[in-house]
Amino acid sequence: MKKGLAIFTSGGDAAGMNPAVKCVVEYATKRGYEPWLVYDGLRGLIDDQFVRAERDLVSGILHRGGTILRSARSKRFFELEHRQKAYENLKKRGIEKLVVIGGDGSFRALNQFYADFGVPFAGIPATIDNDIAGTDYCLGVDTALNMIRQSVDSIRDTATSFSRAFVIEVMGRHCGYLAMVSSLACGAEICLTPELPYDLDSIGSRLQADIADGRRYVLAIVAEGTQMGDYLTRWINDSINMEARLTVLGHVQRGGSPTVRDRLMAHKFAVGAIEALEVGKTNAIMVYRDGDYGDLPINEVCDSKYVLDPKLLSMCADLSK
Ligand SMILES: Nc1ncnc2c1ncn2[C@@H]1O[C@H](COP(=O)(O)OP(=O)(O)O)[C@@H](O)[C@H]1O
Ligand SMILES: O=P(O)(O)OC[C@H]1O[C@](O)(COP(=O)(O)O)[C@@H](O)[C@@H]1O
Ligand SMILES: [Mg+2]
Repeated sequence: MKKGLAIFTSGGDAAGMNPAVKCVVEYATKRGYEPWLVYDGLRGLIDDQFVRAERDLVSGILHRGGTILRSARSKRFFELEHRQKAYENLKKRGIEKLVVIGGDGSFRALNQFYADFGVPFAGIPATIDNDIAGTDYCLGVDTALNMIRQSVDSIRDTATSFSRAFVIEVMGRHCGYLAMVSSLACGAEICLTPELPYDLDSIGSRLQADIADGRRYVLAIVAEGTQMGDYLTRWINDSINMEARLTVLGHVQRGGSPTVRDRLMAHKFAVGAIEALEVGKTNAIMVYRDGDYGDLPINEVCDSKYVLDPKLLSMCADLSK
């Protein structure tokens, strides 16, 4: 009898989840597993939402954003009673291994599940926030950055036409990665993130000098984690004397067809996940570090804090002062 392997997506959805699902199913099949899809993440694991991963369920999904398996957060998974139910759902189908595509919270959930019932799993990092320790890249980041780039380019059109300042708030939860990279890619004059100290007096003097020199508009990108969007907009109006508007980009950043980079990374992580399970790893998280693909034991990922690349920080430092 073939060994069962189930795959699901969990936590915030991210572009690249669908190509990862497709590739896990195809590669697992090639390696002799019987693949299963679980809908609605951890909630579906508890509520028995399992479907055999037939070819037509994962065909034509490569280019789609979000996750066809849907995602969820589940309070019940914190309780042993519900995890026991999830385990019984696996056992009755002969499912012995799991692949989860999600964030650190989802990895922690499966690590707890492994401690309870000894079901090995492999994790594929996916979150637009790019805030998972041990990996330079998480699925969804490049697609989100391209959505932001497109939006900021559009905002620039109206900013230049109307000689206004625009403050654009981007996602990232507590992490400033999206704000920093998009500030560099879109040529923002100001970038505020939780990781960089900022100095409004100095930003004010810099902009006043620039305006005296002919600057007619300003673009500022702020990370949601700073909670500075409203304040900065009012401050620009009052202190720089330039009419300012705030745009909170919101959930558009989570959607869209996965970029080439996200599709390729999904493929690499998916193959890595199956191979890690094949060689008997029980709780490996796929990572991409310094240009190399590999995996790390979950404790090295979940017990550490994500640290931003110091080179990126130094490139953005001048934009917050
Ligand atoms: N220590 C844990 N034990 C059991 N379940 C957990 C644990 N930590 C997280 N979870 C489960 O994982 C889900 C996803 O975590 P969350 O942090 O929301 O998303 P992400 O995977 O994107 O980081 C939570 O809703 C919860 O059900
Ligand atoms: O969709 P929600 O529940 O409003 O959550 C918004 C949060 O989710 C994210 O889009 C993605 O975060 P996760 O991948 O950790 O779930 C954050 O950038 C944002 O702060
Ligand atoms: Mg998270």
